[in-house]
Amino acid sequence: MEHVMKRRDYLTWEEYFMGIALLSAQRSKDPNTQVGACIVNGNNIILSTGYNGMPKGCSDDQLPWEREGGFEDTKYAYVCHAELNAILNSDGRSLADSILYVTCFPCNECAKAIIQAGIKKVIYLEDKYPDSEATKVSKKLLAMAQITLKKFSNPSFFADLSLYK
Ligand SMILES: Nc1ccn([C@H]2C[C@H](O)[C@@H](COP(=O)(O)O)O2)c(=O)n1
Ligand SMILES: [Zn+2]
Repeated sequence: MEHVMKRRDYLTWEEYFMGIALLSAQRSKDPNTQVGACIVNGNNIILSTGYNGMPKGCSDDQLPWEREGGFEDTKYAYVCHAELNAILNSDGRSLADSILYVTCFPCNECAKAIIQAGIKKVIYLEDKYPDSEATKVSKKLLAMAQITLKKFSNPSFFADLSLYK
């Protein structure tokens, strides 16, 4: 009798969790950049997810989505980043030694929250604004806190699935 072999082309853990981060990003109403995050423990159990959006109870129809103008008239004054939302959505679960999967490199404000939450590794899909002050400061902080950074190894995997450009 012929032996049935197991599937070989199943998702790796990294593809699976980055896929969940990408799917979470699709909840974002930001017209320009949708970011998703997924936090996982050492046993590959999902602790939390998040995406960028306006704070709870603050109407995303009334707040601005502009990128330019006076600070008060832009989204930057109001929007909660995907990573911060994922940390805040963890509902009391410890994030100590966890891994953050995120579709965009974290900013300096999220880096502070990542460090304080005890996250030990960040796997990111894209470093969209490498020359921004926020990214430079973030890299400095994450290095000081000895947080491991890893660029997702196979972004074309998601491009082929039309989940990522
Ligand atoms: N790591 C990041 C970086 C950015 N975001 C959010 C903040 C904004 O909603 C959007 C960026 O907008 P853009 O300046 O590209 O028009 O993405 C985040 O959640 N996490
Ligand atoms: Zn941020």
